[in-house]
Amino acid sequence: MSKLADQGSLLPANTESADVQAIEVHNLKKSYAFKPVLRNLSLTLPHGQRMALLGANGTGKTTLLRILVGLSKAGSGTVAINGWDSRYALQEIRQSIGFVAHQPYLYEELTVLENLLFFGQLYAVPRARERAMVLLERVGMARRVNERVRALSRGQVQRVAWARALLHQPSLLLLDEPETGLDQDGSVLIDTLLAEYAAHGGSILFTTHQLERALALSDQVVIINGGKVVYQHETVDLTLTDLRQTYQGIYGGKQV
Ligand SMILES: Nc1ncnc2c1ncn2[C@@H]1O[C@H](COP(=O)(O)OP(=O)(O)OP(=O)(O)O)[C@@H](O)[C@H]1O
Repeated sequence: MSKLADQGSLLPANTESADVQAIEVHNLKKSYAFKPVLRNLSLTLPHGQRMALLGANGTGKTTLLRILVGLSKAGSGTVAINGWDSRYALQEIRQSIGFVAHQPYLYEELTVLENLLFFGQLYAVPRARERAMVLLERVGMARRVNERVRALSRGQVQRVAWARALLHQPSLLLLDEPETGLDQDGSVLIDTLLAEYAAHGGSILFTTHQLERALALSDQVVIINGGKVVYQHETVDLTLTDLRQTYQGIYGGKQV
């Protein structure tokens, strides 16, 4: 592989061992001010698979992702990412996850490039400047590298957040409504990035409110309600009509 191709690769050459699950969650509980949000939630994402996480507003999808990436603590239960137990190996877990969320996790007063170099240092990314430039080119932000993040539009910030999430070649992507704020071109761009990432063996867990996207972009869909998984199905033999009916059956016709 050439040096440039290496720098542009979305995944490390040696992805995690195939016999280790990308995500393994058992009996997860989480409450806010004594109000339970997750109640004994269990979930497994095999390595190299893509999973869509569905559920109405406020059902705990973001809460789950924040626990997986180590930004929030579970009340009880266990979380393992690529075999790493979250109680003992938070650093290793963070190193193997790329996270795109509602918040961009960027510093507004730094420029686009300064942000990526900062995260490059944090994750000890080799030749970080070169890699940052390749990724910024890929997300259509190469011309804005010297602008402060606070001067960017929401969609542009989201594109930089994508470059930040991919910078350290994570083997697992956690994406919280990743299409939010992106225009048509941006949506196509992330679909392309996701397809490439999955084709190279990356694992993906993403939330969405769009059933069509869930079906098109995943190997299995999971619906959560009442703080736990109430439905899980492979997408290969699932139609949109079936998924829509199931969702409406669970949420009583509530709009997705
Ligand atoms: N920091 C917090 N403090 C108190 N309550 C919180 C906090 N974060 C989330 N919650 C509550 O936990 C519940 C689940 O929120 P969460 O953001 O995980 O839902 P979600 O499924 O991601 O929703 P959406 O589809 O709207 O993004 C909600 O009732 C929310 O009000």
